[in-house]
Amino acid sequence: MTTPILIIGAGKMGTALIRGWVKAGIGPITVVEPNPSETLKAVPGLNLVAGLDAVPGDAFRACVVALKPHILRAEAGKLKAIAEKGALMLSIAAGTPLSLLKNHWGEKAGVVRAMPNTPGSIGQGVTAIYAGAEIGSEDRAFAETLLSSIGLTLWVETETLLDAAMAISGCGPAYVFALVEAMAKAGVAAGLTEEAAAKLARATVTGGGALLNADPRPPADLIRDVATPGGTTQAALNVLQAEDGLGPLFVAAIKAAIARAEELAKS
Ligand SMILES: NC(=O)C1=CN([C@@H]2O[C@H](COP(=O)(O)OP(=O)(O)OC[C@H]3O[C@@H](n4cnc5c(N)ncnc54)[C@H](OP(=O)(O)O)[C@@H]3O)[C@@H](O)[C@H]2O)C=CC1
Ligand SMILES: O=C(O)[C@@H]1CCC=N1
Repeated sequence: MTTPILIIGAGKMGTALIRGWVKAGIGPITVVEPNPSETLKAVPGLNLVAGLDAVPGDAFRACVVALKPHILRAEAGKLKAIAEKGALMLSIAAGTPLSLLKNHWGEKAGVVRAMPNTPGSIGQGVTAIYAGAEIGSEDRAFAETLLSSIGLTLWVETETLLDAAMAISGCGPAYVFALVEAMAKAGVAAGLTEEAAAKLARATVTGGGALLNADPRPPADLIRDVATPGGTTQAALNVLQAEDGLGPLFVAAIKAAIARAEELAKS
């Protein structure tokens, strides 16, 4: 069955989605991207166009908007005709509420918001999805089909919770990479060469992630496997899990991400 999809913006997340759809056999896919990367150009079977003016007048089953929030604000009005032809509009933009999108596309437009993450580029993403009560089961199922092509999906019940999910899983890969950097720097401070510290930190985080993926037990159990009571790991955990350790630091970081989304929403 052919399911024409239009995607606006094929940067990091747009390209991840496109590759997921091609792999899942979803299409045909029309891509609006002014500066297509070599990776994108290598994807077989795409209808690549440079601007919205060149989009064919056909009806699309879905229009996925993967633009930066400020560009989306500038371009959204041009997508109204596509929404009016019945495309399910799916935005992955942070800090861009449904109310703003419906101002551009009309109250009757079917609009879904989603928050994927960059591990989706290797099919290991997780995407939070939100839709209002007006979106029916067929459109919900279709949104899920599109997004599950790059990993797990999770529906959230309110738009506010989409911001919370964004702060955890949308931004989260960057926290993990920042952890690798911080561990490597600490290794250098402890006397390792930069190269050795980077190798140890990176392999520890990828190995830890793989173990977490392979072992269904909760993280606390995996921690216990490492930390001998009274041993060296416990000494480090006493610092990381102290009252002023990772717990409150994460609460503050997540609050900052949500506050930024709220600021963007007002812009
Ligand atoms: N990166 C992430 O981890 C995540 C991002 N998001 C959201 O996804 C959205 C996209 O982010 P990301 O993929 O990182 O951003 P990118 O900048 O990588 O992708 C956006 C793409 O849109 C292109 N573009 C610019 N103007 C137009 C236009 N008028 N028509 C069509 N395409 C255009 C850009 O081209 P050019 O570069 O030449 O301007 C770029 O290739 C954002 O709203 C972000 O909030 C959501 C979850 C995770
Ligand atoms: O940093 C951002 O604004 C986007 C949203 C989630 C991940 N990247």
